[in-house]
Amino acid sequence: MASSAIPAIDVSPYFRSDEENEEGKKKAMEQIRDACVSYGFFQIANHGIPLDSLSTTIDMYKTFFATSDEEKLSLPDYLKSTQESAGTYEHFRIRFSSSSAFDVCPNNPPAFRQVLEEMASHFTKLGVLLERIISECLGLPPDFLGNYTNDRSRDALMGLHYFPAEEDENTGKPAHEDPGCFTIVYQYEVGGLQVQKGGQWIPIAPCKDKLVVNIGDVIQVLSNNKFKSAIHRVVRPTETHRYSCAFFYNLQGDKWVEPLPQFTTEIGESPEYRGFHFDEYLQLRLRNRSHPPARPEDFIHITHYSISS
Ligand SMILES: O=C(O)CCC(=O)C(=O)O
Ligand SMILES: [Fe+2]
Repeated sequence: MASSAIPAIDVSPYFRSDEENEEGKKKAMEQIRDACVSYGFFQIANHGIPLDSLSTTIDMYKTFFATSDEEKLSLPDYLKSTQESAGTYEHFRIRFSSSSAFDVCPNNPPAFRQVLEEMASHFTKLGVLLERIISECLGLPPDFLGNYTNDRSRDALMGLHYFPAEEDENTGKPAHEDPGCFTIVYQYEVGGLQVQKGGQWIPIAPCKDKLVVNIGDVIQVLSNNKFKSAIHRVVRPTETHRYSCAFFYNLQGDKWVEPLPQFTTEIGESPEYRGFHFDEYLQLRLRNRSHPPARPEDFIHITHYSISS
């Protein structure tokens, strides 16, 4: 399998406590920073999540997606892509703030619930670590993003199932940016995830022992576009189903998001985005405004600061 240009970074130094690891941590941090600036994407190896838990989770999703449409459609967090890309993929999303999806789950709920809860807890711990690393990469105190996001109830774990491509159509998930802080993706064994850079699509080869991390719009805006929230998509391979799993590290809806002074006033740069409440931005996205507000007309309603030219 050809190696992809998206860097794979060994984060094992973050799981060891000896002093000698400081050098290893510094190296990993620099690699992550470079990847966030260049691609908005990186892969992590030795991430501390047991590979058994990851494959058991994918197996659970496979079983879940094999149940009848009637049963799946009875679940509040189940979505089959029927409109924009008819029947190309389906997903099941759990937000752990509301466990109602489990209460009506048709398929062996106790085992399903246990596996997904365990997986979400692994992803949350890893997310907390990544949040510290990303803060440091931005030159902020390590607990900066943790203090800012400070509530994990909007995070979501999603299982995705892509149907095999047809001869003339291989769209899986159309090109998009993720709106939240960052996303952790497990591609398992079938590739298809691609990142846009400089007008090209860069494929990320699947790797059972690595996770993919991508920066979302919130961090792009906070950093005033220093870290990129890259456009990405999933293309469907022919003749095989694809299963993946994504953990969305999110924000509370009432959080205010705007470029931080550290990346604007303190360094004499103009903000590239206007501020917004996270929920307001999610609403904008539903109306097909899929990027953070950055165009001149987006700034019209600004009253809390003026944009210098
Ligand atoms: O299925 C994947 O590999 C990625 C899915 C994705 O980009 C998303 O759900 O936002
Ligand atoms: Fe995505």
